[in-house]
Amino acid sequence: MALHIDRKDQFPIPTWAEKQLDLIDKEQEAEANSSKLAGTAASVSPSTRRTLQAAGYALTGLVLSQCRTGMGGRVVGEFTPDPAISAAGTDEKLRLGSHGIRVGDVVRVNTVTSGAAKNKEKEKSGDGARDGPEGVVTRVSDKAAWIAFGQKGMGRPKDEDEAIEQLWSKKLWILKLANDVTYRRMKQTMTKLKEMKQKAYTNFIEIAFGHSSTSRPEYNMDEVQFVDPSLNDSQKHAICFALASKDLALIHGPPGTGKTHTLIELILQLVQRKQRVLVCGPSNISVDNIVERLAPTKVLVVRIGHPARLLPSVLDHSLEVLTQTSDAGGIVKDVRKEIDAKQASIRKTKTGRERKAIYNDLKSLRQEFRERESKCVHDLVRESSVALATLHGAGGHQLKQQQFDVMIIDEASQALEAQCWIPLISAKKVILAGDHLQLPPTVKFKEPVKGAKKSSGKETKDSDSATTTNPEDNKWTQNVSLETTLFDRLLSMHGSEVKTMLTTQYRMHEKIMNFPSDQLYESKLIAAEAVKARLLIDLPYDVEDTDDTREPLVLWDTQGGDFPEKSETNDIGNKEALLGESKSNEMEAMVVARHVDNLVDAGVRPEDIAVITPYNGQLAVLSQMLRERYPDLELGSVDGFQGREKEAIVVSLVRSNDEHEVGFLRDKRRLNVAMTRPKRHLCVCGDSETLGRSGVKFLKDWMSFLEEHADLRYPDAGDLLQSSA
Ligand SMILES: Nc1ncnc2c1ncn2[C@@H]1O[C@H](COP(=O)(O)OP(=O)(O)OP(=O)(O)O)[C@@H](O)[C@H]1O
Repeated sequence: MALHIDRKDQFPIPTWAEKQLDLIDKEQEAEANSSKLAGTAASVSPSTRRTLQAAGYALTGLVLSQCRTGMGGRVVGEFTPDPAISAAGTDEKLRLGSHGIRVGDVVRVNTVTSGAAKNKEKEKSGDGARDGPEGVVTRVSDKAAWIAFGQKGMGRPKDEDEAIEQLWSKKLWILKLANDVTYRRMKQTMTKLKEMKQKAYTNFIEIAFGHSSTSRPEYNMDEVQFVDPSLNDSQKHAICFALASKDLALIHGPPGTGKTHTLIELILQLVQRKQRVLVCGPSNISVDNIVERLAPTKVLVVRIGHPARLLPSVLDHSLEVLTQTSDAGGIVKDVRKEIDAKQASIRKTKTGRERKAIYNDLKSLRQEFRERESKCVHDLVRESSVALATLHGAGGHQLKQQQFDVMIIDEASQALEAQCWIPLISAKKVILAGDHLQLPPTVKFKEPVKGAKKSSGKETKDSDSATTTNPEDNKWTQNVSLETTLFDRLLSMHGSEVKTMLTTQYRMHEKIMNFPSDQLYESKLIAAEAVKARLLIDLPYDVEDTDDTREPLVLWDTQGGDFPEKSETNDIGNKEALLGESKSNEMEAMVVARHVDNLVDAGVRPEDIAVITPYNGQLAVLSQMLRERYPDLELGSVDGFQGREKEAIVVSLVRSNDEHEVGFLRDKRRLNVAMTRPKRHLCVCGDSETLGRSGVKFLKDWMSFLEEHADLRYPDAGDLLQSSA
């Protein structure tokens, strides 16, 4: 049956794309402002550098100790602590301090300039100290960080070799940069969509903007021979549905229902049908997950992306590695060797003239390298059956002029719509997998929604929030917002015509599953036989039989006023602006710690437990209380734990106040993520009065459900304080 599309649902594409462009600009600005990095040049003071390091944005006190040529002809520099400023005579001098620089980060290497040098530099350039070369972190150990320079399109200095050469014998520091490649590609795509002539619209574009309708496909499940015999019925239906769809299929996968498992079979089925497939995801890990699972099959897979950002287990399929290891890559390798030799000879030169000549040779060698590599890359991608990249990676030169029959996006409900369009602008058939009832991508810029109720001053102080708008209240025809994902929009426009849902979940005990199933998934979730009654006591190691290890659902109810929340502010000057304001609840953290103690005393391994909370302020309090005692216990934010699971989860809800204000706990998608992470045991710590009387129906229902079905406990504040003294 074809869905009737009302004329009012047809959205003018140029207007929509224009609005997206505006929002992307604002988001980029908000991101730059929030990290305070926009104006940070090389000439910042030592204390600002230290604050930036404490906030995870920098690594200071370094020198360049080695250089070699890495993959893709890039120069890789090794940066180690500066012996001159490290504590002399101790082992400490060889170690980097604690920092937040991670593999895959885009960074700039800056030179530390003394006051006099800074002034000289200013006189010379007129605009302050000069910025250093930019690169990607490829490895980090406790003693060094390795950076690969020269990723194409990263706005590197004109002559890279010279810029790197300048770093020798200088005092250096590394600054993490906002990765603007993603923004640039989103903007390019939106501009293309805005300027596209109507007659160039693909079928998929017409459908995605309501200009034409689509109908639910018909299929016969008996006609498909499944490779994986363990697939359940809802997974088989989803595969047949996606295979039979002409232009669009949405696979809705609630927590633990095997979305990725299903996509693997779908990809194998498509390849059997001689279809070329492009698979994308919003993050490198979402893509690597699929590469890892496709690797054991015989399918020809190629993973596009900077090797520094890929899981080691998928490197054999990396396009860059293949350009070196495949037969076609042999010819590229020869030039690479030559570049290496030239690079090494720079250090032996005596005169500037000699050096200049080598730089010139290097330039033309690199040019030749790029030409040969580009042909090799094109051939490798063309010969593969499945190409995989992040959404923004799909906008790179490697996929230009490549045609695909089907494009698949995993975790589509965690991607910005503009990002999805990077590969989709030329798509013939599209399959999106996701769960719009979990958290959407993090958006920093909030546009005031017209006619929306004003929240009280206190509420707006929640600074950890990713987003609080619910897509159900936000019909796409009324509002174009960054928070509304393509998945949301297609679902609200074409509904059941394009959607299929996975219903058997392989994660949670039935008692943990029931509330989210009834409230969010139309009571359709079924717990697989193997998980429905699993308890901590059944773990495959020695666990004592206690009230906790026999119980899948516990509520520590802190109502009564003895467990008040507080507003958390940071006391370290700049850091406040960098880290934001948050909420915390120290007394509640003690309840959490007590529960963790009980679980560990019963024999549950700390690595099988995670403590999660929606508030960064509370995360800091919990870390202080538990980090040293249990180094293997996982502590994290709810938002950061999306996609993960643990045997036991303790959730700290924090909010406890007379006004019954609950901040961004009102977003049921955030609570859904929190309550669907555990396999065998969910312990909720919170004030049932504040939450139940907040006026938020979902919270009220959850509290009533827990009061009826969970093992209820009431903590004693005096007792907790006494034992902590
Ligand atoms: N048909 C099946 N039979 C047995 N186990 C399955 C089946 N499908 C999925 N699983 C198991 O369920 C778990 C979740 O699968 P998968 O990682 O594919 O889910 P997902 O939906 O992508 O995850 P998430 O819910 O975190 O997004 C895995 O351990 C997987 O082995």
